[in-house]
Amino acid sequence: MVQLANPALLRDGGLIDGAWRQARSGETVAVTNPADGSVVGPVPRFSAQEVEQAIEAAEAAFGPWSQRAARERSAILKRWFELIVANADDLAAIMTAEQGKPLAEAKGEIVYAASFIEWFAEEAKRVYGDVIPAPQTDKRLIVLKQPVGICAAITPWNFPAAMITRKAAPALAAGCVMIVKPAEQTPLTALAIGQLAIEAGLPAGVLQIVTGEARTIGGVLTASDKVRKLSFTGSTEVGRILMAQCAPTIKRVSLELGGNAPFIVFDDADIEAAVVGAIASKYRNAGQTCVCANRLYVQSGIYDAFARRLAEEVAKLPVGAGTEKGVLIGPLIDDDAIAKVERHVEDAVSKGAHIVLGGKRHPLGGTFYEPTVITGVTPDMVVAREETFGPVAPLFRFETEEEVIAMANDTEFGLAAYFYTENARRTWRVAEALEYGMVGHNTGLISNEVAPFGGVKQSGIGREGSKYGIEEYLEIKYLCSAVR
Ligand SMILES: NC(=O)c1ccc[n+]([C@@H]2O[C@H](COP(=O)([O-])OP(=O)(O)OC[C@H]3O[C@@H](n4cnc5c(N)ncnc54)[C@H](O)[C@@H]3O)[C@@H](O)[C@H]2O)c1
Ligand SMILES: O=C[C@H](O)CS(=O)(=O)O
Repeated sequence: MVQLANPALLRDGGLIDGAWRQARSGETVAVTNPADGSVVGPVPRFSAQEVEQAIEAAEAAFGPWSQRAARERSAILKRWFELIVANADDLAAIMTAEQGKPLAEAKGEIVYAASFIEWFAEEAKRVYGDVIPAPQTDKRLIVLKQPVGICAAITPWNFPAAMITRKAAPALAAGCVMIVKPAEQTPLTALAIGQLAIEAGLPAGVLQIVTGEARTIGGVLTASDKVRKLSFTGSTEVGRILMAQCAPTIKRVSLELGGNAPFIVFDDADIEAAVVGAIASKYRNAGQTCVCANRLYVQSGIYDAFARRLAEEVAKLPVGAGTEKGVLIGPLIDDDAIAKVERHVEDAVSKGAHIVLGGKRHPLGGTFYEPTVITGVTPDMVVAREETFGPVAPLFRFETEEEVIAMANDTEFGLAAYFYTENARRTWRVAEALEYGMVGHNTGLISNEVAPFGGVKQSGIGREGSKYGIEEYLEIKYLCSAVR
């Protein structure tokens, strides 16, 4: 049982039309702790009909919510932000219990998640249109921006708070209403954030959270012509499916999908800084991060030195349950996740790679995996093409800048990329040549609420956070008025 200062945050119901509800069928889904397999709590398995009821509640809530003054919406969002920050310890405890990440990381995510609400509480008051000089003297041309309407959000398990607020905050700020389907592995964090939204004064139906079977809920939300937008964060595979399901009703879609980030270290890099950046990017959330370094490309001149220093530092990363003090690497989310990591490492070794550190399940058992560094990795190995989503750093060797740019871009993904060099001219060449939505130079951590987060190619459509994030929830209306 999760020990909380505010027990009201641990919900066992879904949030529909401002009320905590159970499924009429009485069916529930158990949420388990990846560290030990224990049950954290049940959540409802809602039926298609109950999801339709949420859409009806959203329809009733949209008019009043969108017609409120932006400053009123802003004030409620600001209160929601303050309540999340005030309850950060409890929210982190719930997140660690259902997702497994170390408590310190969970609290960091709560603060990060709250920052999107604070940011869009302000952006709500700055949704500007345009006045366009008319080509005829008897016309006045105006551009209005209006909320899209009822929005659906489907979110992943790896960042159970931030992936929700990164959507709900701009949506509500713009005057939209939102129905959220959190990942089945991590719904409790979402429900706790929903409880604080109620306490902040969010009206019934503006934010709803439904739990249960993904295909059932997703099927209703994507098929409904009342739902005007879907914002999805998750795998590219599922993103394709949902995008296709939205096509018959021509929904707006925002897609934050899979990644395969290259992390490039040139001969002229600060090796110690590159090691720090590689660890920050690769091993955050036990490597279960969409923007984490998935392929490390190290130039020949420093390859051996970098590999040695990286292994020395990775060996210091404590592995254990997220509730244990000092732990930096928690369990992977489930058996499928650790099986994928094993498959990637075994494939690399079978094709000639060398395990410098780790390379097997941790003695703790369950879904704990040893922080791993492998060298001698080549482009024919699965780690070069698939998102490992685990604490494994595969090191590729390269000779020239042209060669490494070609290898880095040789993927269908285009989310995040990183490179380390102290050379100014090379910085601009490489930053402009990398085919990614986000690029880190001499840093492994790039995510925040003020910058546009998103990918190109098959890593997604649209941007979240920044001044761009609210545009995903606005429609442009052009008004042409004859004044004589
Ligand atoms: N680009 C980003 O910002 C970002 C952020 C986090 C995670 N991700 C990606 O997400 C993936 C890991 O998360 P995941 O395992 O939860 O991804 P996933 O695609 O398996 O699931 C994501 C969400 O989609 C739901 N879902 C799955 N199949 C569905 C269907 N047929 N209909 C409706 N909903 C469905 C799941 O229940 C979950 O809520 C990785 O690929 C990672 O790169 C991307
Ligand atoms: O997994 C992808 C998230 O977007 C991670 S973060 O935004 O970089 O924290």
